[in-house]
Amino acid sequence: MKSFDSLFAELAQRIAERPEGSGTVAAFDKGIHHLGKKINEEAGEVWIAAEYQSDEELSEEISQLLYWTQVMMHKRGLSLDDVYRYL
Ligand SMILES: N=c1c2ncn([C@@H]3O[C@H](COP(=O)(O)OP(=O)(O)OP(=O)(O)O)[C@@H](O)[C@H]3O)c2ncn1[C@@H]1O[C@H](COP(=O)(O)O)[C@@H](O)[C@H]1O
Repeated sequence: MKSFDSLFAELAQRIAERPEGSGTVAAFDKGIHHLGKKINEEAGEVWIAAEYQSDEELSEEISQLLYWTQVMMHKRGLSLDDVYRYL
């Protein structure tokens, strides 16, 4: 089972190794503006799912929001500890 920390490490590896066909690498290269829009979009989908959809659908939307937030963290060069210190 993947965790927040293991996904973060996996994304770091993808971004460093740039494997062919990686959506993460393509999104990373598009930049902050693109990533910000994805975060906004997924946050809206989390809200709608929480209001109207099943626990399963909500869980999937939350996973996508976490993913896009992590890509943004990598784009800005933040570590997990940079964020965890505020939790
Ligand atoms: N966990 C995720 C993940 N969550 C969300 N996404 C992306 O976010 C999109 C969210 O879907 P939407 O609901 O917005 O659907 P969509 O509008 O059809 O998507 P787009 O057309 O906007 O891409 C998905 O299509 C994926 O592109 C993810 N992309 C990758 N991962 C994981 O990241 C790792 C690296 O994967 P690569 O990107 O293939 O290197 C792997 O473990 C993947 O499982």
